[in-house]
Amino acid sequence: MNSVVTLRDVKLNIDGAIILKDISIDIASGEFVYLLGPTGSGKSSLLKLLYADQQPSEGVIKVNGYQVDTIVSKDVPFLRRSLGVVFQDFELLTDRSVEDNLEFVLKATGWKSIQKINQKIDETLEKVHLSKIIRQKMPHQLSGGEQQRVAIARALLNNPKVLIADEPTGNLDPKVSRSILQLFKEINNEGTCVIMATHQHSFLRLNPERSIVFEKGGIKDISKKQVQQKLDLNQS
Ligand SMILES: Nc1ncnc2c1ncn2[C@@H]1O[C@H](COP(=O)(O)OP(=O)(O)OP(=O)(O)O)[C@@H](O)[C@H]1O
Repeated sequence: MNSVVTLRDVKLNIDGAIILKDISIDIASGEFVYLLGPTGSGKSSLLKLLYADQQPSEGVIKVNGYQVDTIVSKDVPFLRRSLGVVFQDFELLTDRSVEDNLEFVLKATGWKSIQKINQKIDETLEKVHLSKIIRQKMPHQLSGGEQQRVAIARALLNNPKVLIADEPTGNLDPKVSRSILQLFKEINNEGTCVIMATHQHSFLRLNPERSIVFEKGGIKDISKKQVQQKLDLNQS
């Protein structure tokens, strides 16, 4: 398997509490994986381990060829450049236009040519189905769904192999949530691995995919085929 994410016997303890215990997972290039489980079960903590926002107490973590459990701080920006991360609350820079939000990331990651920057911004907005008109708008002038599309565009700017989404539809109504799920599906169909923590179990019916269920620090790994079989059983 061509893994983009590998965890081996990963443990995470915070202030004496066991958050994750003995987690081993392999995620292949181009896979779509849900992280499911109750509030506080460790989904966000696991995602933070992947983009080196949290260090494991024990175990090995490899992401896009980076050994994240021993990564040195100078390599963290390169790891993060190989990933896209999307959050529940969008985390756009509220005092800057859409264009400036996107340009900021491109410039910070070494893009110099204004022409190429402009072209990349247009191209990426098109990918997330936003019109060019939106470039000059401020985040507060956009709906929640539009803001999340801009956040997804920002995450896609450097063509990441892996897109991490932590409860990306948590602040959106059901209809908009479904359209955002559809967008993640399209991005995945283009070959990007998507790892999404969500509480929306209805997504499984709309887009059945492998599901890693978190419970009491451990996980249950349910393959896409098993997810489909379970859905078929519930229908019959
Ligand atoms: N920095 C921290 N300090 C102390 N405890 C923490 C910290 N980060 C996470 N925790 C604890 O770790 C546990 C797992 O939290 P986490 O946010 O990973 O869960 P989650 O499954 O993502 O929950 P939710 O679905 O509500 O987002 C919780 O009990 C939380 O309180």
